[in-house]
Amino acid sequence: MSYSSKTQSPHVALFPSSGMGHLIPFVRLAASLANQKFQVTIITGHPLVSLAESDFLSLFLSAFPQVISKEFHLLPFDPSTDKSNKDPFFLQFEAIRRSATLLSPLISSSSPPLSAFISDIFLASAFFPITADLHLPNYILFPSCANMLSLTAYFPSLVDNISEEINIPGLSTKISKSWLPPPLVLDSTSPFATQFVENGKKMVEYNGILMNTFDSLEPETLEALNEGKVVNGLPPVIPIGPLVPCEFEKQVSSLSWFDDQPDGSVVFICFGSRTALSREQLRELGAGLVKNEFRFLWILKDKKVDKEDVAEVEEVLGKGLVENLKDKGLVIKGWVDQGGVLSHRAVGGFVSHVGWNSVTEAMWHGVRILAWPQGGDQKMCSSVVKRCGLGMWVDTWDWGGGELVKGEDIGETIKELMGDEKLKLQATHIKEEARKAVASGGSSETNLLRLRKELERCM
Ligand SMILES: O=c1ccn([C@@H]2O[C@H](COP(=O)(O)OP(=O)(O)O[C@H]3O[C@H](CO)[C@@H](O)[C@H](O)[C@H]3O)[C@@H](O)[C@H]2O)c(=O)[nH]1
Repeated sequence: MSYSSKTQSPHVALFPSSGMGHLIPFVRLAASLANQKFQVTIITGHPLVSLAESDFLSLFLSAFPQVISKEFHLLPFDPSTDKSNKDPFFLQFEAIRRSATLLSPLISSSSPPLSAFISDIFLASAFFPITADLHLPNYILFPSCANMLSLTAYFPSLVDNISEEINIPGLSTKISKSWLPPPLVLDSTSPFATQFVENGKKMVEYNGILMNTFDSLEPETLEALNEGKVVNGLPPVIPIGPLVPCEFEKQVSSLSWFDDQPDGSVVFICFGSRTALSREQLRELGAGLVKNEFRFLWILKDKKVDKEDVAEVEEVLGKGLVENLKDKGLVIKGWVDQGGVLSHRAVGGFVSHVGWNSVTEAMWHGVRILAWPQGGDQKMCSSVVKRCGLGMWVDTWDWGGGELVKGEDIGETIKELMGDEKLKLQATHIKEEARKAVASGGSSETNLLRLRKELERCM
């Protein structure tokens, strides 16, 4: 029996977990569905962790006043759940999961009644029993690459016996144990690892897994996932990406400095929304930039959560370094419109922590990447970046917080990136492929169309 009665258009609720890396793809999908005249509800865990999330959500809701926003008020924090993990974004996942029983009253009262529920992979095993009880068709929006999805699906069968080299069935590229998100390897009994396994197992019960990737980018992986080679019984894996930045995300940039730079001459350095390198590592990076001939725009992040990131650039980098950097580029603390920067003709390369949204945005604008993974899924994403030829990855560089990468090495590697014509050509090719995928008749657009039809049938 369908949960909702017949209404004029399907009503879909979307629930991201926490942090901009998760909110952004959910909002882009929500915007796309709202543009197709779907009723859309977006639910977020409150209080939100960062200012960037509240600002982004407000901008979205002003641009899409027809979207219903629901606040999911979290149960009080229980410090006994995880003493080891102090990451505020992880604690928020955990708090949302622990508050899952509050979901039923919040969504049962939806008007018109919901036709489907789309949630984040991190919430999957906690939410599924609740939304399934309401007879809702359930989808996951997986915010990372298909490579990471294959690991998530397969991991439950290898959790107690992780070898140095992992062979995921159906995939020709072997995965090194060192690419796995560190908490999975460090302690398989940690809440992070336990939830990772529970979510991975739960995926088979979902109606579909939506992906921010496209067919021609990860063809072998997507095929293996959809042919049941990775895990038998996995629901359809539906690539609908790249999820493209919306109009409301564009900020009128004050970076007029950019307009004075020659084409392709600037290196953009940004480590996403929630990664702060150690001060020692930041200073090494600065030293590398001083030695370099390239101009740069560097988004400096000193703390994980933006509200706490209050120290001045000079305090973080030291007076001498700031003086030496001054004539070579810009160091900015705070949020920039990354899509806008990557689209600027002056940008020739991107030093990135390889969060998946950053990768898809670099593809969208055809900018080559120097992959410098810092944690989580980022080595799995780096392997995709290297394989498709969008960028380079020095896989001997340690995770963030590990062995320091020397400024000299950083400078040399950036030089290599900016001089690599093959990468530049391939980045332009990937940009064309990405645009083809979402254009009329393209693979992702066709999948999205099919998904919309499927959701209409759910009414
Ligand atoms: O000043 C800034 C900083 C970031 N961004 C945007 O913020 C997003 C950042 O997302 P992402 O590049 O994926 O990095 P994280 O914020 O670190 O995302 C988390 O979530 C991703 C999706 O699951 C994972 O791939 C990452 O490893 C994980 O850290 C991107 O859309 C950026 O354009 C800006 O617009 N301006």
